[in-house]
This record gives sequence, structure tokens and C-alpha cells, in this order.
Amino acid sequence: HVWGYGTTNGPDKWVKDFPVANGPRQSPINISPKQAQYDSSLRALELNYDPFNAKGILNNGHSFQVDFVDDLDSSTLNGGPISGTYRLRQFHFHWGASDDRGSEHTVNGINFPCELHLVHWNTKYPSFGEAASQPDGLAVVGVFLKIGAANPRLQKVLDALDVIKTKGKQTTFANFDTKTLLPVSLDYWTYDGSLTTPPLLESVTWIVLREPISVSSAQMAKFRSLLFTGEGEAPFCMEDNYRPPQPLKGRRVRASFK
Ligand SMILES: Cc1c(Cl)c([N+](=O)[O-])nn1CC(=O)Nc1ccc(S(N)(=O)=O)cc1
Ligand SMILES: [Zn+2]
Repeated sequence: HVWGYGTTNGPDKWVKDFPVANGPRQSPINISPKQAQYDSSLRALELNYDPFNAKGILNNGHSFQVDFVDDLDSSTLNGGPISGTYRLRQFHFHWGASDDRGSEHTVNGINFPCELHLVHWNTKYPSFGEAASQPDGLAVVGVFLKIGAANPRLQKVLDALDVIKTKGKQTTFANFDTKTLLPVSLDYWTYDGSLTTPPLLESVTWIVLREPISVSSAQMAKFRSLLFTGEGEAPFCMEDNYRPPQPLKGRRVRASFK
């Protein structure tokens, strides 16, 4: 009885198998810009992504992810709230069944239709698996998607979805310039949090960009054409694959901008 986003295995049920779900640094959270503290010591984000690092695209039954070759420092995150070098491992998305919801973080209680997560791990540890259990092991950059003009940068990703419709399907995905998915401004909020799906490990420095990128309603429909289920199983559309905001429990949210 694996975890998911349904009524019987969804976010409210995860605590049974993953008690850290009620931990002190769970994600996502609602971000209240007025309460975020500007911190002048926060540095600019340095994102250096090598397009040749993209490896494949996979339907993992919870979302779809684009995986990167992470045995070298070719696609890295530096600066921002972190020290040292973090390597890009994968990116994936969370989205809703309709355009009024789908993001995991919210801003002043506002949901966006979709949220992109760029997952990086701290190279002071030997591997992603090792890093994932350390309090400073992971750094995830979150980017909101807001309904507007169709985003041509997303199209290459969306065009690949037809061949990974069902859980477990994957295909090669080469030469993708991830940087093109980022907004112009790299202003961000940052706080200490967790993975937003089981195992909900409290090892993530969250870096949520203030500026959203655009996505059209038609492109959002393409996300929803994926299935949570495997080939030959009763089909369930992959949608509403987001965890709602979790208690702040006294954490500070810092802003890199005034
Ligand atoms: C936990 C783990 C380990 Cl350890 C390994 N591994 O290969 O060693 N893979 N996974 C799975 C994983 O990465 N999950 C993950 C969950 C949520 C997010 S999110 N939304 O960005 O918070 C990012 C990733
Ligand atoms: Zn995510």
C-alpha cells in the first residue's frame, strides 16, 4: 500500500509510514513575503547547468523527472544561502487537476497551477543517497509556473511526455538547457525544510524563486495527460500531485531581496 495522492494514501496518511511527516522542518510552507526577513548576507544564486548532462526522462508514478549525469561537477548550484557546491540530480514538477491549484509552496496563501523543483545534492558527501540523509545534504530550487502565454522552453519537455505516459516508462532526454526554464530574476526566499514526498527527509535547503515562469492552460493539460498508473492498470490521471503547506514551527524565512 504505497504512498500517493489519493484519498486512501495521500498526504494526510503519510505519517503512518513516515512519522517525520510531523517533524520540525517539513515542506512545503506558505511564504508570507511581509514576514520574510531580508538578509543582506545572502549571496546571488550561481546556477551553472551543462545541457549535455541531461540523461533521461522518467514517469516515476508520482511525477515525471528529468535525470542528469551527476558524477561530475558539470551542472552545479553555488552561492545563495548555501556554502560549497551542490550538483543537479534531477528536476520534476507538481501540478493540479485544474489551473487554480497545483503548487506546493504558496505565497500569501495563493496557489500556482504548477511548481518546478530542481534537486541538487551537496558534493561534500559521496552520493545523493548519502546527502539525502544529512541536514545540509540537499538544495532544491523551486520555480512557480503561472498561467499566461505558452512557454516554448517547456515544450521540449512536454513533447517527451507522450512516450512516458505510464508509471515506470522512461526515455532518453539529451541536450536540454535547464537554464532556459529559469525566470529573469533569481530573487529568492530560503528556509530549512524537507523533501515534500516520502521519505520526507529533513535535509533540504529550500530556495524558492519569487518570479514565476509562464505556462499556458493547454500546456497544463499536457501535464495531466500522464498517468499515475502503470500500463495495463486502471488509468488514473497524474494530477493534484502536491503536498499542502506544513506548519512553520518557528522557522525563519529569509529573502534575498528588499
Ligand atoms: C530519497 C531518495 C534517495 Cl536517498 C534516492 N536515491 O537515489 O538515493 N532517491 N530518492 C528519491 C528522491 O529523490 N525523492 C525526492 C522526493 C521529493 C523531492 S522534492 N519534491 O523536490 O522535495 C525530491 C526528491
Ligand atoms: Zn518536488
